[in-house]
Amino acid sequence: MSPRPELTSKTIKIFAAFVQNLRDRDSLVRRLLRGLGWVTATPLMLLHRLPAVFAAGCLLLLAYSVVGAGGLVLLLVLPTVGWVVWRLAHPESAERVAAQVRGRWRYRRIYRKHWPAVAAGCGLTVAGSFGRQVAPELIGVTAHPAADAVRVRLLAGQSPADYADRADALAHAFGVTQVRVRSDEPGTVTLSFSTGDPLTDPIPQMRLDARAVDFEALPVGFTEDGDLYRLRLLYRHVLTAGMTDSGKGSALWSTVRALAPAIPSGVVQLWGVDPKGGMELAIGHALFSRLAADDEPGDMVRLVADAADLVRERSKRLRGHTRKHTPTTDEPFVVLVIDELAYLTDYQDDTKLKHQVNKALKIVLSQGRAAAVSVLAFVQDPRKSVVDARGLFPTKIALRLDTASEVEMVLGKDAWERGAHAEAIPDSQPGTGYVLVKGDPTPVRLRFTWVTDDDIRAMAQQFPAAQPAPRRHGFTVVTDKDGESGAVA
Ligand SMILES: Nc1ncnc2c1ncn2[C@@H]1O[C@H](COP(=O)(O)OP(=O)(O)OP(=O)(O)O)[C@@H](O)[C@H]1O
Repeated sequence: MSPRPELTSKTIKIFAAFVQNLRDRDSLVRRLLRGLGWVTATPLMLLHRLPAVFAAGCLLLLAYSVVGAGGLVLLLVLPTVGWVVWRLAHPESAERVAAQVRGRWRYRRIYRKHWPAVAAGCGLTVAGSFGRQVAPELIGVTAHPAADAVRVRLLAGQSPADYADRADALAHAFGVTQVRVRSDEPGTVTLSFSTGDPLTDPIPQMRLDARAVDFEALPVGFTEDGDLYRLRLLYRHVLTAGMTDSGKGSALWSTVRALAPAIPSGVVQLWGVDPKGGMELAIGHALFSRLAADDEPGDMVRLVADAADLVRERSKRLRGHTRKHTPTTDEPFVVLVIDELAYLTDYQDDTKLKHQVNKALKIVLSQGRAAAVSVLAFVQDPRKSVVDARGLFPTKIALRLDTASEVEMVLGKDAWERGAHAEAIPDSQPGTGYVLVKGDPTPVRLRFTWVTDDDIRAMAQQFPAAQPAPRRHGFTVVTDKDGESGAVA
């Protein structure tokens, strides 16, 4: 049996010194105790606040005890190398997974925490029992490089328009520049919070895959989510509006470039109308099977009228056989490129020609899709008198425009309310715009690739049309169906 400690004056002195030390902040005892507390509390705090970090730390310790230092380094390096290889081999799928992982993190850190208060502040909650405000459920977040797509389940009685109305307030509440509203499926809405802008730098022209040109999915640019944008041109007509220097040229040449590998075989033919006397299209004249790039309006009107004749003739043959013509080298996909539509439909003085071209254009627009004749038209001025047949273009693109009302003229009021603010596109971003495709009320923000004059010349050399339009006096004029040249100006 151990002797009982005696309470001597020495013991009392030691105890008093210990207490004194405890009161002194910098004493050794205080520092030891602090260290001990830190060592025990930190893992507990990590476990509580950052369970993933805690789990990773435990795993690292476990791995170290099992495989040693060398094995641990290998375990850390291998996934990094694997990720880099994945990104290089399949960038799209790698980015999809990364976006989901980032999204989960941002959901926890930002949206889950602030959503109930923001929804209430923006008037998007409904009254529940006992006076409680019920916020719409957050389904999930996908974090793209420059936008968070937040999916929300609509409450009974709500519609996507309610969120479109509150888009500005939501943007301010979350401190972002813009919120756009998309409804992909009934009962839910996706709020796209811009977190940056991947479209600020020009995008170089696409590398071409000469083996596979899909006329229904032409790669022409990138969206603000960082995805490749594929334009459907076959069985569609596309109208692009933009003020001067908005980059209509890049929309035109990005599309031509995506078509180019199919041009030499003749399965697609470009017919060009350039009222600016050849300024826009003549540089790539070898790509065009027919080109009216003359100052003479009659040639251009005749080309559009020929397209209408082709449509009528094909439609007659197709009737009863098939509902859609599949392009072949004998019966190609014809793309009628009209650079400044307003000149033909509105500005020219000759009322007879104006009437003729409007009539022919309406035939092509209303019947040409099934006959594989598509119109790719560009305008500076979107007023109704200029583009009377706007409703016949299933795909509309608004590049930089002057006012919100011009955007509404091109894309409609609904698209503007859903965030297609083409009037706010900065001058420094030519080639940026909003696409609206019939059947999908959500505008997509994109930037077309920048195809330089040298790129166009190289492309025309590499992919000339089987029978390019002939040159005349430095410009090219329309040829008739027998290959004879039209009148020389
Ligand atoms: N996608 C793009 N990326 C970067 N720069 C571009 C892009 N598109 C056009 N640009 C630049 O912006 C300027 C204006 O472009 P573009 O000539 O295509 O405009 P536009 O709308 O056709 O003008 P206009 O109606 O006067 O012919 C050009 O100097 C061009 O180099």
